[in-house]
Amino acid sequence: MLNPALAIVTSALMSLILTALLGSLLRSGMPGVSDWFASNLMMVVSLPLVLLRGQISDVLSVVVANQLMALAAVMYYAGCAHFLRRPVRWPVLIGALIALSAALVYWRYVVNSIPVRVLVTALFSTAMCIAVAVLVARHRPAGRSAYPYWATATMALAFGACQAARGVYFMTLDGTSNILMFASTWSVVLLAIAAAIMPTLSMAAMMMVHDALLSDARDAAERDFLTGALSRKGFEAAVQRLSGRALSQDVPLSLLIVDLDHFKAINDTFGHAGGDAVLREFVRCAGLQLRRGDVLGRMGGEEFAVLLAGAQPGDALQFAERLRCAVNAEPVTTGSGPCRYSISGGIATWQAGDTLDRVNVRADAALYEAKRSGRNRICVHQEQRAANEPPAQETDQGLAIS
Ligand SMILES: Nc1nc2c(ncn2[C@@H]2O[C@H](COP(=O)(O)OP(=O)(O)OP(=O)(O)O)[C@@H](O)[C@H]2O)c(=O)[nH]1
Repeated sequence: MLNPALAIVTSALMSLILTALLGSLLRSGMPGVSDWFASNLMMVVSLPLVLLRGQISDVLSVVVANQLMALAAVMYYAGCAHFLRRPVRWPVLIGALIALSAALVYWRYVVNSIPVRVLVTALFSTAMCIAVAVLVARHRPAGRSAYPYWATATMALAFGACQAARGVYFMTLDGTSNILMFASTWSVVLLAIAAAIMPTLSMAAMMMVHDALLSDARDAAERDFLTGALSRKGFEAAVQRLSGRALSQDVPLSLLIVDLDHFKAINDTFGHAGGDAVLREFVRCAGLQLRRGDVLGRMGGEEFAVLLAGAQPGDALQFAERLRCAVNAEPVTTGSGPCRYSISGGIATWQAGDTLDRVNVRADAALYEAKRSGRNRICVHQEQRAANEPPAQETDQGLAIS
């Protein structure tokens, strides 16, 4: 029933299937996929060599096969590092591969010892599994589902432990090195687990790839390509998420709508590329002013919105003024020379029963007033002006202008 050849054949077939599946993901251009593809391909080549033990030379079935499997483990690790955008320590990995090769040759041709060869290869595999687990657990992307990363790290650790157990088990076997050592029940069980490592970790890698692809797709839908700010759709989704939570906890929320002044003239003077540079620079500048929990979105054209968490109208006005002054302070470098620009803004604050649409209408009215009264200024919708904060100017439309 328990047959080492069966475990090896199953593993080879699984590696073949995973090579095909990872091959289909190559065109995603996701870093790491080509390394994982290569590591499965190496398993597909090496496992039949192991299977042919006794029928082909030991150089191929012992030395080359084990080297290929070790190289596959290294490529799997490199795939994880590339995927997580971490450097790969090639000198250390290549050094370890050379040491393993020397050990395999020594314990086959100088001293022929199956237990030591199994111990050495199993410990190499354990070290690679631990390295993968630590890498993935430490550098998993923030703000994304943790599941695929913890699953990969946990599986790698469990496999690492089984490989260490396999190495130790072989050292406890009595007698001279004999191929029958591989046929004992525990040996086959541990071999079957070892044979499952690459297919299982490759499936875990595919889970990580799917997570990254989903996150990229969400970003494409929810982020503005030009500036990197949230798109209108992403901003509205974020507001829905955050406003429900904030309002249920009585945390004030304000909305600032910002419009870049005379943007058509900027495009006319500095070209469309110059206008794009100004839009990007505005988002960078706003990003520096944002506090944790604030959200910035591009609502379209040269209009942006900022959701200010925990901000009463007075706090929102302070933030908007800081942003307005920061924008005024530094000209933007464009291909057609430095461009000075200004912004106008309107602020409204959530009241009981408000929807984003209603707050938006009030913030828009305040923005309209800021434009109407000369631009380069921020208006707070009067209903929400802080009681102790006299407006710099009042208009007959009931809007306060800073
Ligand atoms: N460069 C660039 N221009 C854009 C983009 N989206 C919209 N625009 C331009 O933004 C300009 C907006 O002009 P208007 O709506 O007249 O507003 P404005 O000139 O800023 O005038 P005020 O808002 O009243 O100060 C138009 O010329 C649009 O073509 C973009 O992504 N890049």
